[in-house]
Amino acid sequence: MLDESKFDVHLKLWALRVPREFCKVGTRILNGYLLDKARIKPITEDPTCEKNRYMILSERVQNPDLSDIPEEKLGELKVLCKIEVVPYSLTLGYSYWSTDHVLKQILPPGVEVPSSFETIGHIAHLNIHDELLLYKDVIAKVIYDKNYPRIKTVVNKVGTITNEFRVPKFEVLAGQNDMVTEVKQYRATFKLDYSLVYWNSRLEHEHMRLVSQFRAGETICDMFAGVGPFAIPAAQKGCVVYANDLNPDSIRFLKINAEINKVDDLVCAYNMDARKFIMQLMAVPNGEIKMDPDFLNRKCSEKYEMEANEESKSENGKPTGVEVKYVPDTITSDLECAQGSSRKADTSVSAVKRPSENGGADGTHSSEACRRKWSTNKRMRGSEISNAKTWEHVDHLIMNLPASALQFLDVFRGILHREYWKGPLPWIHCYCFMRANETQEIIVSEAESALNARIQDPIFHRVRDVAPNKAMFCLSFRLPEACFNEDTTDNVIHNAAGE
Ligand SMILES: C[S@@+](CC[C@H](N)C(=O)[O-])C[C@H]1O[C@@H](n2cnc3c(N)ncnc32)[C@H](O)[C@@H]1O
Repeated sequence: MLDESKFDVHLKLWALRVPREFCKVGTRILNGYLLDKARIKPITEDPTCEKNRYMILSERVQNPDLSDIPEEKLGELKVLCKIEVVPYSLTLGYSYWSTDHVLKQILPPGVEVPSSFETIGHIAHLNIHDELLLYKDVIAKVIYDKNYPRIKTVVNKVGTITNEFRVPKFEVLAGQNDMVTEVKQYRATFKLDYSLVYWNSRLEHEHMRLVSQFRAGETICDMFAGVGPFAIPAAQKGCVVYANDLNPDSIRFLKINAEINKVDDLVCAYNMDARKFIMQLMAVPNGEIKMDPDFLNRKCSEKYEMEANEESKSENGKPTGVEVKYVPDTITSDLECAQGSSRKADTSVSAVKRPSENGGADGTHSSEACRRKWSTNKRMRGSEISNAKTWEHVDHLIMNLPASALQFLDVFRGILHREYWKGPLPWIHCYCFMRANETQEIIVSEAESALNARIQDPIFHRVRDVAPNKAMFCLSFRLPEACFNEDTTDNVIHNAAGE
């Protein structure tokens, strides 16, 4: 299919045969007159004598009398040693030339050469334009040859993405048909099947930018989590993460990734529609008995302060002022007790089907079980918020489904219960696309209509350009107060979606 010999370029050059100990000085003297080709050393062995070396001269030295080299350089050399000029043949073959160089020879003149590609572990992902489809196999072979063993599979995206899991269809063009791969980003490893789940290596910086805003002990809900590029680094930071995705394969790999990265005690995985997920996470279970908040706060802070004082005085008897602290089991148990025991709450929530009830079979977790597991052995912030359940406190909600995340914002209308909520309202990080004819004001007003509330101080971050007239943005804002459900007669959400 590809005649590699067609790329051979034969060079007829001259070389100086010199004793090997003169090579270093000779190289300095002949600066500018030695062979200068990427990945080819101008000094090579003399096949006839081990004590000599060949100094290969550049193509600009055409005459064996060396008349192309200035007199003074030759004079310097001749003082050093006896110079012998020998012919030297060099063939630059297929393996020498870059992908770009080879493809330019193969493809019709004037076309854009597809020599760059996205890398996902051992997979090279190409988007070959229609006009080059005729050449797709040869393009893939060249990319494979030039990048093996780093790249072992070359795939081309087929058609446009139409499924809700945002997974493109691929055809394997070169190498092994293996779409399960591992990607390393910062401190995390992600295993994924690129043919089954969404993955975009270009979002690496965005994942890290957002996670850098989270602090240890915070509670994060990722509504469209994929295989965990926000969830895993957030958990590695010490956040407790409730991560959901509609795609069962994404959740399968999310759980594998939580294990690989040793954060499975901090990541609770759910496999359902994002709307249903958030409604169930925020729903107050039937069995939850609301205590007098003052009593609860007093109890929490008394207990906590006692422990905090013990710990923070550890070295010199003075408070350390460290905000993040280790909360021992006893505090957790006491809080559970003060709230009528979360364990008890767990067993009494049958009327409200919570994500937990999918239990073992599809591998989803109980948010309560997750919180309990986490709260007994992890570093947490020093307040009762640390032990809060999801209907009591969440710090950040991530919504990375740019094509439609804005339309999911209506799920937050009246979703929070003032009498249960502790601490500030959560940050929403909602990804969206903005076309050239759209403005930030248009996006904010779309978000406000969905929420049916005004957004205070929205923050826009441009993530990347996805097309000439279309960019991806992250819109961050605090959930408006209007998202509290003010109907005090309805303390407990009977969540239709969860039943
Ligand atoms: C753009 S990807 C983002 C994945 C990941 N958060 C990231 O940053 O790479 C969107 C994800 O949302 C999931 N998804 C699509 N519709 C959903 C829905 N209604 N509910 C929950 N997840 C959904 C898809 O399966 C996909 O994994």
